[in-house]
Amino acid sequence: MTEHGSLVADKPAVITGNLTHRFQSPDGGVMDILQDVSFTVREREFFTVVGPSGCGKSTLLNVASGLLRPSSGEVRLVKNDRELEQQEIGYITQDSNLFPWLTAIQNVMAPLEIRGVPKRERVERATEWLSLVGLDGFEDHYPRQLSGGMQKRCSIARTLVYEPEVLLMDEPFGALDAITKSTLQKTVLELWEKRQTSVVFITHDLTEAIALSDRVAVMTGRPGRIRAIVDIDIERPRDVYNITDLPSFKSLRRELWQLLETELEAGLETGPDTGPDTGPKSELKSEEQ
Ligand SMILES: Nc1ncnc2c1ncn2[C@@H]1O[C@H](COP(=O)(O)OP(=O)(O)OP(=O)(O)O)[C@@H](O)[C@H]1O
Repeated sequence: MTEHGSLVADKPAVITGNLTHRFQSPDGGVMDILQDVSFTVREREFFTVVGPSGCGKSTLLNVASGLLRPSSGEVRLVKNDRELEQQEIGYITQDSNLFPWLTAIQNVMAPLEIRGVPKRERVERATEWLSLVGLDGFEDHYPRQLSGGMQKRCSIARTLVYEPEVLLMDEPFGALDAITKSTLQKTVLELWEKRQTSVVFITHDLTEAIALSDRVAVMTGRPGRIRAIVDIDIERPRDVYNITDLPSFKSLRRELWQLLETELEAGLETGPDTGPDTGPKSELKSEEQ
């Protein structure tokens, strides 16, 4: 364990090397989205990526998850030098993507069924995970009978139930209200502290980035490159509800915001605001006050 209570190991878990990705633009030309992106996420590290809207953060996770092949460069997800199989990677996207025709417990059991886990164990593990995310008593509810925050909890349980070696999360709490968001941040942090999966997390919310992460990478505007990687030297376990009171939080937020601000001033659009005091614009406002 490090002096800050982190369990980050020195072994690599996600390696990106000169990763470049291009999309075809509507006029038939080519748009450079990611350019020479290189970083290494260590085993059991909580690594967050922030950057202006449209800089390629989701594209980065789509490439990392294997959904997209990069135009050039590499992304490798490994454990002890072994390439991970697709089923060892967890990917939580902005939408909950639950199967509407399945109940909460059936949704959580689905990935176990695909992996051939026997029925009895499926039920046990799904029940345990629904309980861990605070959904006891909602096992037989369909997604439409759950609130947005509960659907998100269910989708987190559905991914964590198969204990992925690497967890990719793309703005999982973006659309939620501030209270639900803080509660879920606490849940995810507690689960991560127990299981210590390697995480790559995308957010527009600098407070969330600092509260959760070991390191935060700041991307430039499109084409997205890594502008800087900032160490978040705040002791763990962390109190997500009161983290903004720490003097170190304030200086880290200022440092991250200054890095981002230059990109936004370069004429790039900011990300969608996700509520008061969450998005880059509101972070700027709070710095000015
Ligand atoms: N399948 C696609 N085909 C063509 N262009 C795409 C495709 N997917 C994404 N893009 C473009 O790539 C750019 C980066 O998109 P991406 O969703 O990765 O950005 P982002 O940083 O996650 O944005 P945001 O923060 O707003 O969610 C955008 O200009 C988008 O229009």
